[in-house]
Amino acid sequence: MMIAFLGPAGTFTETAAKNAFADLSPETFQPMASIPAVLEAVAQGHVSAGVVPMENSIQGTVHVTIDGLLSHPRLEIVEEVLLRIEQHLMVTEQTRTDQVTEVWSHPQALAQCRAFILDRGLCEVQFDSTAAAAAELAKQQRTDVAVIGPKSAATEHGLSVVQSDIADVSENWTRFAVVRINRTEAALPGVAPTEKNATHEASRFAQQDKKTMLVVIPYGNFPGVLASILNVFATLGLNLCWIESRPTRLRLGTYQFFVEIQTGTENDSLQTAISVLEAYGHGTRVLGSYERSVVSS
Ligand SMILES: O=C(O)C(=O)C[C@]1(C(=O)O)C=C[C@@H](O)C=C1
Repeated sequence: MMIAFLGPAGTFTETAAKNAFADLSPETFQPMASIPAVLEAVAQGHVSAGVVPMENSIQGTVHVTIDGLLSHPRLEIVEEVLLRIEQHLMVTEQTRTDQVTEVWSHPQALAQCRAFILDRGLCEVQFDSTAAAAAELAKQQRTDVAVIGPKSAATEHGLSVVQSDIADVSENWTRFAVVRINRTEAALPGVAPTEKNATHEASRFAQQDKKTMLVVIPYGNFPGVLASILNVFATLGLNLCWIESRPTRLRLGTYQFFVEIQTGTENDSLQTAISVLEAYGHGTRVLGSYERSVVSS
């Protein structure tokens, strides 16, 4: 059994994956070069599950993840994992920070530290992950470049942390999705995420209720179409915790909606909502149903 994650070693996603599967040995975890590569490895059955970032509290949705889920009809989300994100500035041993003119990282990490970057007039270069940027800097040994990312990326790639807590907002959280092939399609052996134990990071969150992620592809583009969809949930007393619109990619100005509902798929009201939406002619797809994790105060 293998668990794919956005690599290389040292990413935030690696930490999230190891929190979700706390009982598995280190060699179980397989770094992949990009988020689409993680999803592809799961969809092809090359690994039992994958872990990908989904949403950040400062920067919002990781679009490459949710778009990727749409293009893999066999995948579903089986767990969400919350991780506190601490961004650090790291350089090679021989770098003086006043020499730095460029900063490298994943686009989400760069965006989370935008005020810090603008303040110093640094040029941004995007990488597939924070640790990919760290690995490249370690290889090139440039003294005009710094990387933004987790302390684990510095440790893994031999860089020195010169500044910590550099995100625009210090209360910075990312939620990750554990994805696997739809349970009804695959009988994969023993890949259920481990129970959270008292010692690991995720134990800081109380598990409450369930959530279901649904994609609604509206039938037509008429005045009030979104309102009519939302009204179905409101009428049935279903609480929405997240909504995101993404282009259908068919025609400019047409959208599909990701809706996260605070209940499980076994809830009759949710089943009714899906039936009503379909009766109206809207397309629906359940992207997963999982326990809701909440940030503890
Ligand atoms: O690059 C990493 O270290 C990642 O795990 C990716 C990622 C993301 O895509 O959001 C994960 C958490 C942080 O929000 C920043 C980057």
